[in-house]
Amino acid sequence: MNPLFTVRDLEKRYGTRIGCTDVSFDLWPGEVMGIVGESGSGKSTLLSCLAGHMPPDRGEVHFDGRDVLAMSEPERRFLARTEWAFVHQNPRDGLRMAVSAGGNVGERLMAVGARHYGDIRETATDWLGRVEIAADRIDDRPSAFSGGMQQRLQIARNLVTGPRLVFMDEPTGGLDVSVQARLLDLLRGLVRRLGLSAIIVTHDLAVVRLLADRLMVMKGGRVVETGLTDQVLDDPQHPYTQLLVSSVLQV
Ligand SMILES: Nc1ncnc2c1ncn2[C@@H]1O[C@H](COP(=O)(O)OP(=O)(O)OP(=O)(O)O)[C@@H](O)[C@H]1O
Repeated sequence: MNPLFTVRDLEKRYGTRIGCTDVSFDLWPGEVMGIVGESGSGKSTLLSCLAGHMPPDRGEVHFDGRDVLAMSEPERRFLARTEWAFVHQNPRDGLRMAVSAGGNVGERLMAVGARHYGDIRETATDWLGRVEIAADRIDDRPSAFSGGMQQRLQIARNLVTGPRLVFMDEPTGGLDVSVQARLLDLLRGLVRRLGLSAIIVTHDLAVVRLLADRLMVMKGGRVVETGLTDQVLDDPQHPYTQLLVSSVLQV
């Protein structure tokens, strides 16, 4: 078996300031990796570089053997809407607010070639059910949904095309604690059932405890510790991780 996604010596600077540097890892099929660290540690910068939203200054990114950084913009966009998915912290960034819930999901199917209206609507209804949105809400716009429902709809829109790699940026951020717990449960079920490979950025250790197989801990743009999630959280080696786990740094 080969890694699905490989990253080598990735670096991004903002002028002289380090966004992230010296980042290397392999992600295996079906593996979920969590990237944690306090605010300003470089998590968002790294995720943007990995997902192709921002070009790194240095390094290599390969997906399924393909050199992502060497792709043309149209090739990368095609990859981003077929084999990749991106779940934003704010559902408004990942949804089309003026389009119905069913349309938000169906549109993605059409982007990968689905043409038959009945099939598209049936699949959209099925996916709304999987993210616990009642079928009678299919024609409502997401602006009529609660924050938790919007986030579940964004997840359906992203997973309906069967991506092989999902990037998630603070997927439970900005939600009430009780809503977060429900969303986490749902995400965990989907990730397990679909055998998804995912990279999840969060400052919330509860999120990675539940979802991630492996962790990368970042500080000052660098990876300071990596390992299996339980190992890192139960027996942190780096003093920074120890602080993070003892919740001193959690926000
Ligand atoms: N557009 C930018 N211009 C200049 N510096 C930036 C920019 N974006 C991020 N940085 C800097 O890069 C470093 C990493 O920031 P980044 O946003 O990636 O961290 P983060 O861990 O995602 O933080 P947060 O959780 O608050 O989003 C910080 O020092 C930050 O000030």
